[in-house]
Amino acid sequence: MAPRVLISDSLSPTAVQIFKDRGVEVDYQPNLGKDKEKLAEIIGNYDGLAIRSATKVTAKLLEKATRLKVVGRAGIGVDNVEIPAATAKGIIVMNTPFGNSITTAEHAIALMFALAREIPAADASTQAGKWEKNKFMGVEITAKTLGVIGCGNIGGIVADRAVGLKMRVIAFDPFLSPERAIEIGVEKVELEELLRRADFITLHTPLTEKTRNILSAEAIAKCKKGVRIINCARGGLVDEVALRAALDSGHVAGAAFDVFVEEPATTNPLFGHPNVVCTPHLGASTTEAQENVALQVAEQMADYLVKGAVSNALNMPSITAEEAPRLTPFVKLAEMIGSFAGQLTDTDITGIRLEYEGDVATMNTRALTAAALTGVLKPQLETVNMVSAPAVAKERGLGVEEVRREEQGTFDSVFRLTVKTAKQERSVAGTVFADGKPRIVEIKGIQMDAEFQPSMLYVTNKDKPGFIGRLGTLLGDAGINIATFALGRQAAGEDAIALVAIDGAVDADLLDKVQALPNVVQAKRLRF
Ligand SMILES: NC(=O)c1ccc[n+]([C@@H]2O[C@H](COP(=O)([O-])OP(=O)(O)OC[C@H]3O[C@@H](n4cnc5c(N)ncnc54)[C@H](O)[C@@H]3O)[C@@H](O)[C@H]2O)c1
Ligand SMILES: O=C(O)[C@H](O)COP(=O)(O)O
Repeated sequence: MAPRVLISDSLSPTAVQIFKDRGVEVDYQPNLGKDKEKLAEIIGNYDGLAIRSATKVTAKLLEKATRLKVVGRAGIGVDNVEIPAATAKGIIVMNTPFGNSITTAEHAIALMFALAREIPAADASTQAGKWEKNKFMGVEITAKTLGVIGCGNIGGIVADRAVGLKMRVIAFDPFLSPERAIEIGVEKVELEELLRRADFITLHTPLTEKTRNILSAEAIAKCKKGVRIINCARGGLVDEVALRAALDSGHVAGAAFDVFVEEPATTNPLFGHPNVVCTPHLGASTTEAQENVALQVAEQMADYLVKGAVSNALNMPSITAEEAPRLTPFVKLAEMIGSFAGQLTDTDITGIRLEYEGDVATMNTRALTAAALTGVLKPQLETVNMVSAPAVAKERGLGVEEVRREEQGTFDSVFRLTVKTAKQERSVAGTVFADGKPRIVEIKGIQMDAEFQPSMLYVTNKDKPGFIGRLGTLLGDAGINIATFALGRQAAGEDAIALVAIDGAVDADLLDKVQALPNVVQAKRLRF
C-alpha cells in the first residue's frame, strides 16, 4: 500500500507533485493546521504530516496519530512540534534548515531599512495625500553598528549583507567560533557589550529557555539610547511589554517585528506605536524560499517513507539515499541481533556493548546502534523504533558502548552485541552474506552459522550424546517440523548451543519438556 501524506499548511504545489511522482498518496488541506479538532479526527489515516508554522503538533494530536512515521516541517523552526512526544512515539521530525535562510535574512534587512527611513508610515501618509516631507527624518545605516544576537545560518547571512552595506557588525553567539567570526567579518562580543554598542539589534536565535526574553526590560535598559530592534526569529525573544514601555519613553527609537509571542497576532502591546513596523510572520514568504522548502520537505519525506533514507531529522541519525542500499541489510541485522539478545534476557539489562568489525565499522554506526537498541528493547516495549530507542535506552539508564575496528577477520563485516546484566554478559554476533541476508555467526563466543527464521528454538546444553535425537523426537511427536538445525559447541562434553528453526510454534508445555531433557541448561522460544 502506498504511504499517505497529509499537508496541513499552505505549501507550494511543487510538494504535491513530488509526493505523487515518488509514489506517495497526498492530501492537500492547507487550512487544517488551524482546525485542531478536524486534524485530530483524520491524522490516524496518514504516514506523514507536512507542515509549516500554523499546525501545532502536540502530544495530544500525536496520541491520535497511530500510523504516523514522519513529520516534515517545510521551514526551520520546529517550536510548533513537541519533539520529545514524537520521539517517544517513534515519529521522525525533520525540517529544511537552509531553504528559507536567505529570504529571512533579506526580510530582516528590509525591516532595518523600513525602520531607518520610516517607510511604512511615510507610505501611508503619502497615499493619504498628506505630503509630510518634514515629518519623516530618517537615519543612515552606513557606519552604524549592527548587533546580531544569534549568528547561525540566518544571522550569518544578515551579517554578510550588513558588511556589504558598510555597517560595523558585532555578534553575540556563544557557539560562534572565532574563525567563523573572522570569515564572515563580524566582531564577536558578549551580550552586555552588544547592548551597549549597537545602533540596530537583530535577533536570530531559536526560542529556548535560555533565549526567552533575552531582550528583557533589564537588557533593553542597557541598550544605547535610540536603538532600533528587529525580530525576524521568534516571538518571545523580546519582552513585548517592556519594549513598548521603552518605545513610549523614547529610549528605543523603533522596532520592527515579524514574529510575536501570540500568533496569529491580532492584538499585541507593540501595535499602534508610530515607530513600530509589523509583518505577519512573513520572514520565509518568498516564491523562491517556498519553492525550496516545499521541494526539500517533500523529497526528504518521500525518501524516508519509500526508501528509508533519513535527512535533516532532529530526533534520529541521518541515512542518506546513497548509503541506504548498503546500510539497510545491516540495519536489519543489527535489529535482529538486538532482538535475539533482548529475547534471551529476562533480568534487567544494565549495559550494552556494540562492536563493529571490518567494513561495517566504516558505515553509519549511529543508525545501526539505533536499530540494535530497537531490537533489544522491543521484547519489552512493543512500540519502540529506531527513532525512540536511543532516548528510551538513555531514560532507562542503559550504558551503551560502541567499539569500531576496521580490520577484517573471517568475515568482511561482523556486528557483535553484548548484553550486560547484574548476573552475566551474553554476546551474539552476525554478518550479512552476499545474498543480503543476515546470519548469526557466534553466540556467547561459540561459532554458529544460522539464518534468522520467524520461529526458532534456542537450547543450550552440555554436549553429551543423545541430545539431538531426543530433541528431534520430542518435536516430531508434537507434530512440529524442523526447518533448519544449527549447532555450535566449545569442545566435546562442554557447553553447546542448538538453534532450531521450526514450522509453527512451541507452546509453553512443550518448552517445559525441552527444558526437562537430560543435559539441557536453557530452552527459549524466539520470534523474528
Ligand atoms: N520569521 C521567519 O519566518 C523565520 C524564517 C526562518 C527562520 N526563522 C527563525 O530564525 C531563527 C534562526 O534560524 P537559523 O536558521 O539561523 O538557525 P541556526 O540554528 O542556524 O542559528 C541559530 C543561532 O543561534 C545561536 N544561539 C543559540 N542559543 C543562543 C543564545 N542563548 N544566545 C545567543 N545565540 C544563541 C546558535 O548558536 C546559532 O548559531 C530560528 O528561530 C528560526 O525559527 C524565522
Ligand atoms: O522557522 C521558519 O522556517 C519560519 O518561521 C517560517 O515559518 P512559516 O513556514 O510558517 O512561514
